[in-house]
Amino acid sequence: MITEVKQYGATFKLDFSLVYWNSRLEHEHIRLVSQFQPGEAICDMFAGIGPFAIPAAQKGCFVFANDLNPHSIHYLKVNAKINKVEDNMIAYNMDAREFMRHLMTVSKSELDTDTQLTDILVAKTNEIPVVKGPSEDVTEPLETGTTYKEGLHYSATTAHTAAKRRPRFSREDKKANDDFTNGSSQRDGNFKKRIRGYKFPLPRISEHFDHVIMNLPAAALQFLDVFKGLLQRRYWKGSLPLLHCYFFLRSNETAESILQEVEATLQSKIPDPVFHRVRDVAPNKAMFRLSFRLPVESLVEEEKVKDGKPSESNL
Ligand SMILES: C[S@@+](CC[C@H](N)C(=O)[O-])C[C@H]1O[C@@H](n2cnc3c(N)ncnc32)[C@H](O)[C@@H]1O
Repeated sequence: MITEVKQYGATFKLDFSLVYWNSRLEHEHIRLVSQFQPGEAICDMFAGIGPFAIPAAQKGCFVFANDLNPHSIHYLKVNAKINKVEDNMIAYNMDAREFMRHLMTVSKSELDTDTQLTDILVAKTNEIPVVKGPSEDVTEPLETGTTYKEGLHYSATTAHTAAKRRPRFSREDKKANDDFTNGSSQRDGNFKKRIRGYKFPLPRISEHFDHVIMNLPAAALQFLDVFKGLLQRRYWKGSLPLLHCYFFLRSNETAESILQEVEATLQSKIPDPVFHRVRDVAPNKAMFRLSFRLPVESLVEEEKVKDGKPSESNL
């Protein structure tokens, strides 16, 4: 059933039977976005149809929004258009771990020569790791076993700077992204020929982003391992990103036990963690957000990174 809902001035079109939507998260969506500043670069690993991503883009942030469910990405793009924020957002249809690794894939020669233009590189893989297990807050991907949609590789100007400049991608740029992410013509040879060698200024996301949103409460904590050794010390500029990780707290768990789990995953102390109770979902279960800055120990030395992934010895 296709319907339209409004949240704090943004309009969202969606099909309830195909995508995740929970109007009880409205306050949390706006509460988190209120912490973002115009010009900041945001990575939304589990973006759904965009209830964080679209208000953030409306605020003047540049958003890299990802979801494994192709229907979510379809409506995310529809909603970006309805709310006129297409120029501030790029949509990806990948597993969240792959998405983060993909964003960090640095073309060293481009960075070393400090070029302002870059080729679009095509990321391909044949398997979709699927988050399994029942949860009232998880929309299971509908098309399991298909191939990833191809994504884009960004490595020209920083997302931070680019967002401040409010880049206006040309219609052709946007068409390239649309073709990549909507899956319609990406396998088409003419299309590949058309975009190969195509150049335009893009955010250098591998050098800096400000916030990461992880709203998959049933499993987001398990995705934190992707940040161990993800960012390269040599290329990273400015402060480390703030991670906003949602989770369910059960009666046999405490904030301390969750923090211990996070610290064990990242193998370092988390300074100044902030816990926020989002809502109660059952008598013995509440949804929380843990916000914290990625610890400096998670940075990796350049030579230990191969193809955007940390080597075994660095983990
Ligand atoms: C709880 S919903 C959150 C959606 C939106 N951010 C919100 O606040 O309403 C979680 C989303 O994660 C997506 N998802 C599930 N597993 C995923 C994975 N492995 N990688 C990326 N997205 C995934 C689902 O399709 C769903 O849209």
